[in-house]
Amino acid sequence: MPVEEFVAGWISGALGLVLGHPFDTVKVRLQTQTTYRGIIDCMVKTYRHESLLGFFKGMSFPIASIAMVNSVLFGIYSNTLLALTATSHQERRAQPPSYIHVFIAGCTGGFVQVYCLAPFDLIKVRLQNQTEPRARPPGSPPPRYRGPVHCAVSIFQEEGPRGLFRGAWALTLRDTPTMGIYFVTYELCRQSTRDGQDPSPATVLVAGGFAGISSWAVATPLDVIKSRLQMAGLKRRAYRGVLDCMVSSARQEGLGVFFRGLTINSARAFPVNAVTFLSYEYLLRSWG
Ligand SMILES: CN(C)C(=N)NCCC[C@H](N)C(=O)O
Repeated sequence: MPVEEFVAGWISGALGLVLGHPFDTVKVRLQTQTTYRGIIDCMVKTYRHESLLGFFKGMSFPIASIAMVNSVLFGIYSNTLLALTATSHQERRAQPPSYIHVFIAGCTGGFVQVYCLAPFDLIKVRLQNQTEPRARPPGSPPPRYRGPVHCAVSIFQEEGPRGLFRGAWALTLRDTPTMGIYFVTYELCRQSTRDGQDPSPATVLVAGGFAGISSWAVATPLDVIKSRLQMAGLKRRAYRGVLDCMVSSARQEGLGVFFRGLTINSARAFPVNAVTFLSYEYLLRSWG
């Protein structure tokens, strides 16, 4: 099994992550808290209350973990294509795979990475939702979680081992089809490049950016449900499952709830995935 795709996926995931984390914090807060009037209000309040550092809350942990998940996604995707088409990454430049193969490989990568992603994503979402400023006024209560390890241990103790996988089913439904869409959009946008030639950096940036936007646009409704299920354990609000969370969210807040975070998700998805694909392609090319 070629491993360079896993390494390139890790590095490119880390680069995309740093760029996208501030957007991600605003998105998670908009999806799970009702105190903000919109993106600007959330950004202003976060900045006033927590300074610029507030946007980077919970980032050190995803760099190590979510970047590793990106490595699983790209590694499994590429190796599934190898199994389906018997062509390596280099050979696929001359012989592009069919879209159906790309879709199946993307869905496989999306499905497998969920089980690495679920606990890390849960910890990230819980930490991003802590709105206490770093320099707390004397006498104010400390944040519930002191950091990622404390968060993981607390969830394990308070909600049991299954608690660490809270929201995993919604994550599977979110990521399996949308990763197929992600890679198909990328391949579609690269079509302007002639077979056998490497796409230009501009083509890769645009193709990666659109891959991010199209997949996140489809993923947003289940992303909202996933984040709510992940926070539910903390608030002791019990949803009976994905469907129950969908129905009760829609009943209480209307259908618009499923599109919460769509604008910020798209604004974040373009630069993050443009940089992710550009660094991924560049690394694989420079390794031959
Ligand atoms: C719709 N979904 C879940 C995705 N397209 N995921 C893959 C993109 C990964 C990238 N690090 C990002 O966070 O955008």
